[in-house]
Amino acid sequence: MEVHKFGGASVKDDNGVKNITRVLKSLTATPKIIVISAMGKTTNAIEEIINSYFHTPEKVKENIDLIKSKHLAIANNLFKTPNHSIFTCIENLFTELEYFLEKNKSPNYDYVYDQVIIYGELLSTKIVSAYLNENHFENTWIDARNLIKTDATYRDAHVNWEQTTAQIQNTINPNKITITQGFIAADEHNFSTTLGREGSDYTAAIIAYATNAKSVSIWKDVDGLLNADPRHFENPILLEEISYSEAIELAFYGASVIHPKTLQPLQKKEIPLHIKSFYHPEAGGTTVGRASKLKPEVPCYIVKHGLVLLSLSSLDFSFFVEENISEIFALFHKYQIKVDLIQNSAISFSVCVDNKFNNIDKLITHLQAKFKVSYNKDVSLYTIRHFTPEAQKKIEKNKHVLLKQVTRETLQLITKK
Ligand SMILES: Nc1ncnc2c1ncn2[C@@H]1O[C@H](COP(=O)(O)OP(=O)(O)O)[C@@H](O)[C@H]1O
Ligand SMILES: N[C@@H](CC(=O)OP(=O)(O)O)C(=O)O
Repeated sequence: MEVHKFGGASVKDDNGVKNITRVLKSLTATPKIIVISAMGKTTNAIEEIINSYFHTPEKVKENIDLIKSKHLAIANNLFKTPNHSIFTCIENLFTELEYFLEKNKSPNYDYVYDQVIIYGELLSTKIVSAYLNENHFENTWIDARNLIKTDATYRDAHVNWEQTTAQIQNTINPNKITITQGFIAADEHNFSTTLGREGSDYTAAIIAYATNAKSVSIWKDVDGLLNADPRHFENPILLEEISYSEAIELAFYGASVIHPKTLQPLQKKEIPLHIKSFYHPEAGGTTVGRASKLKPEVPCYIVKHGLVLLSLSSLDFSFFVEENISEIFALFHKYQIKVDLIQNSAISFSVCVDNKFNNIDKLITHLQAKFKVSYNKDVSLYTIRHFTPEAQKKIEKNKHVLLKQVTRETLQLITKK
């Protein structure tokens, strides 16, 4: 059994969907589980529906119609008969979504988010499944909410591995092609949950773990894992092989091509992960596995923008010790703030955090009750794994460096524009 994951970029339009058949044809005929994300930037567009639902309800309809017309246009290009059952299926999903928004009484943003955001993945998998069924890849569509079971931490749910493994093993037929959604799951009451933005890679890894898959392949719009994000760095180099631990480090520091949680389940069972280009399915791409640490051995660059650098000091010059540090971390947890870098001295504590859940101002107000707080919003964090003096010089050039941290393998810089 192989697991293949196609992300938003690979199914952004009808040609992307058609291209999946080309990718599948290039592979051996082993049965496959295919995990698919929402088409293109649909998840962002659904976030607009959710935001309008809470803040500008008069815009909800317009935002829904926008997404509906995009999916109908793609389906129109893929299915030549207007009475194809996919059109009723698309209509039904939108009716279900509108019904939820009309009847919902919960003011809980995260809960509503998860009940609504899942339609991106439901729509894309229905369309791709129907298209593949008509094009020599007979498959079974499965609702991932019947496979992946989580707690009720909406928008960042934690997997119940025991239940999930049992559900996957009992539901998936290992001799057939299965199509399911990435990113989405369900809690014990069958309310929808999600695994965190860009979580479809993680879904593929969970399924591979539960089925003891031979490999996982994630199909991307790049040649594989590169030593730098091509959107921010010129002439990146393809990493042909990389160890699990090295890839986990890169993903943790922010190499957004792989969701950071993806590698742990794969490493546990030594399932190789291939990162490959859907434009060139025959090319080698990157293999993450047990073998070489990094091939070729080159510095790897990662940048994260839009972070916040918080500097705290005690109001009475008392030391920063375990007690107040643990108090600060409890607040990060409460406000869903992810920590990227920490530096502390006797009476001060600097921490670079992200603001994904938009809670930073609440956190700052809370901290100000106890500490002197200064902060810099919109800073960038540059990380160089296996840095060299040349690599360091290249990154520091023309930047205002606010903080620097060096370990044997890694150099990190926080810079302000
Ligand atoms: N080190 C890296 N190597 C390759 N791509 C990277 C790297 N860091 C960031 N990226 C970006 O990741 C993108 C692919 O990931 P993503 O957008 O999540 O794909 P999808 O949503 O289709 O699964 C690439 O287009 C590239 O810009
Ligand atoms: N659609 C979700 C899940 C996901 O993983 O998407 P992608 O594979 O396109 O990154 C998101 O955009 O967050």
